[in-house]
Amino acid sequence: MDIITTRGLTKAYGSRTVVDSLDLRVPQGCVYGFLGPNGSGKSTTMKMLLSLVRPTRGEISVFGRPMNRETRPGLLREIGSLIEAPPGYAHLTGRENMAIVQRMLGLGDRQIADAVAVVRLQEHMDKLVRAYSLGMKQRLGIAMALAREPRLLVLDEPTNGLDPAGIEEIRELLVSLAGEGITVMVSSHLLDEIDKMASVLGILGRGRLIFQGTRTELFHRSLPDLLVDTPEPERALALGIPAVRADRGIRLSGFDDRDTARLVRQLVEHDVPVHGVRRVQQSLEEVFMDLTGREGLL
Ligand SMILES: Nc1ncnc2c1ncn2[C@@H]1O[C@H](COP(=O)(O)OP(=O)(O)OP(=O)(O)O)[C@@H](O)[C@H]1O
Repeated sequence: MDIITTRGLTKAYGSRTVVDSLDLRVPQGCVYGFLGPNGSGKSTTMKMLLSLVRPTRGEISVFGRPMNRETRPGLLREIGSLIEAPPGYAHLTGRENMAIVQRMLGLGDRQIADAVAVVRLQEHMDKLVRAYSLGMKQRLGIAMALAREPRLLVLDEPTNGLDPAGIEEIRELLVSLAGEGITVMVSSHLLDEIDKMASVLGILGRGRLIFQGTRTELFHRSLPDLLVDTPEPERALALGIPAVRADRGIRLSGFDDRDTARLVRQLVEHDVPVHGVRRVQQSLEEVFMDLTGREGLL
């Protein structure tokens, strides 16, 4: 089952469309990595999901229920979020901040204690938030989001500005929450960060969804360059094949499986010796570049 679905979700500010006709599908119990360069519309999308920004057009369903004026309060009660990070009052202690959340949402002591334990902040609850490291502030924000025991967590760039150890900590935390069945939608402009925790990716470029699916599907979508090993590359090039010289033969871009079959036939028919045909190994970063036509620099 999908926990979030949107149809044609759009936000325009004046004549500028910043989120354009998004059809999101966020499956239950996954970490959904919402990826895109700065300004691509991730925050605006998340704010629409949380009713903090009113969509210009489109529909949102959460937990299989359409979001509208009647259903909204009930749905939002089951969503924990971290949007303007880091949250909380800096001049209060962690405990005082959590007490505010407890009172506002009418939560029990156990819910607060559990949320603090999950993010491992028990030892630091009597310190002023001002004195927290950025990682601790982010963890406090996640504890605030978790205290209501949500079925869905929506986190906007929770790893922003953290050092590698802090990022790893948040990553492990989110993966373990997903393991318990909580759906986690997390945004980032850093492919690398998201790749290690997300099982489903949604990639946004200039307000449009460029890709949505698993990492494996993302790899299948791309067409890595083709390398043809041949001791006689000049003869292959003389046939007018759109290739460049490579280490042990020729290299071609944008050749799908059918193009490849045709190419091999052509080479064999012209007695060009083919010693091997293989695809270049690509990193996820390169796949992303491929997909966005090298426009959506991350
Ligand atoms: N209230 C607003 N009025 C006008 N334009 C806005 C408003 N909020 C956001 N925008 C514009 O919409 C675009 C998308 O912004 P958004 O914050 O959603 O992007 P983002 O992908 O989350 O990027 P970032 O990581 O930098 O926050 C930006 O160009 C931004 O300037």
